[in-house]
Amino acid sequence: MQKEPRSTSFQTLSRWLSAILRPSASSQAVSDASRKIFIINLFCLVMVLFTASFAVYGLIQSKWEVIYDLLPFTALYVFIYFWLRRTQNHVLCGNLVLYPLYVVMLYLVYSGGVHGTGLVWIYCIPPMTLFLHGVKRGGIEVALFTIGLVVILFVMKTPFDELGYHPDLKSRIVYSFLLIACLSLIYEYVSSRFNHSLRHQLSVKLEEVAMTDHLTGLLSRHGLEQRLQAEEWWMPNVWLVNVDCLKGINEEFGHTLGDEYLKALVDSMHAFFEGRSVLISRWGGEEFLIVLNDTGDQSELANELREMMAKASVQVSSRQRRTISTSVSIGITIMRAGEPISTTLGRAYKALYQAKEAGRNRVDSL
Ligand SMILES: Nc1nc2c(ncn2[C@@H]2O[C@H](COP(=O)(O)OP(=O)(O)OP(=O)(O)O)[C@@H](O)[C@H]2O)c(=O)[nH]1
Repeated sequence: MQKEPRSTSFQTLSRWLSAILRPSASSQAVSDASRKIFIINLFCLVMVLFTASFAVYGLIQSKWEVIYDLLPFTALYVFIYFWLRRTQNHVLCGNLVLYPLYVVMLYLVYSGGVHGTGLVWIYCIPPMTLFLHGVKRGGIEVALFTIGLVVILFVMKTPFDELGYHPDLKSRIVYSFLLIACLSLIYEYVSSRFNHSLRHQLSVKLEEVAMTDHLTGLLSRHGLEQRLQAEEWWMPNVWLVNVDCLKGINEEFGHTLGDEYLKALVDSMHAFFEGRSVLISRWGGEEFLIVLNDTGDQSELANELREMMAKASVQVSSRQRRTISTSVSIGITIMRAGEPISTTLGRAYKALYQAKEAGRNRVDSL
């Protein structure tokens, strides 16, 4: 019995962090909401560790005002974390993270914080705001915060002024804050554009995959339905082509050769309809649905297709001269004006069953 590989402590840590930070234990989805939830959780975790360790420091140093100032924030971030886990409401929790933060940061600028060092914390505002509120709303909030910063530093008389720093410090603080804000704005803009185009490409690719049958490259059932809805088809001919006795071929030569034979049949259909306005789809395993932009009885044309498809073959192996070949049965009908596809299909199936019952390798119409 093979032993399970032991996970390293790094893997254990990353699993633990991912369980803490992801929107929910089972969620693997990558969406804008899950990204925001991840960022809020990460921020709360960092802030809890940060404020709690400063509070412990305050306790050791008997600085009670530090403890009183910081513990409410520790409690707030713990609350936001659990509230978000419970409700997944990232909009409310994002606001709960940001708005108290703006107030605290502006107060630190006003008061100077501990020995005038309070200002150094304001740089977390631009990235947090832009990550959580996006380029437009986040940009406006950062601009308003900057105005508040400028007013406090240059218009108001504050305790910070009494600390005796060089007057140039204030303008440098504003410049450096603006620099961080611009860099965060550029980063958020580029990454949101990139995510948007990635999501668009992915949805186009997924739609393409859903529209196409991967074995034959024909339209899938979904693809045909989409095309019929999107395009104007006036009373088209609808042909249901079913391969006769494919089961026997699979049993005798295997599924791989059965697949090759299906592809050979598709090639012969493409060759037959070249230059015509037609939709060819793989409706089921050994069943093709053809929608032909021709009105009126097309039994003769369908018979020509049947004869051509009967000539399609694949060689069993390069050594053996044997080839695989069988025939097809076709049920044909016309889609009447305003009729749902299901009604047309019902008639096409009836016609096909008639052809099968009458001995296969034939065309029947209804
Ligand atoms: N190789 C291959 N076989 C397929 C595929 N899809 C369906 N089939 C086979 O098509 C066969 C259909 O069997 P049946 O419904 O009994 O029909 P049949 O043997 O073609 O005979 P009739 O339709 O009655 O003439 C089954 O053996 C399926 O496995 C496919 O993608 N590849």
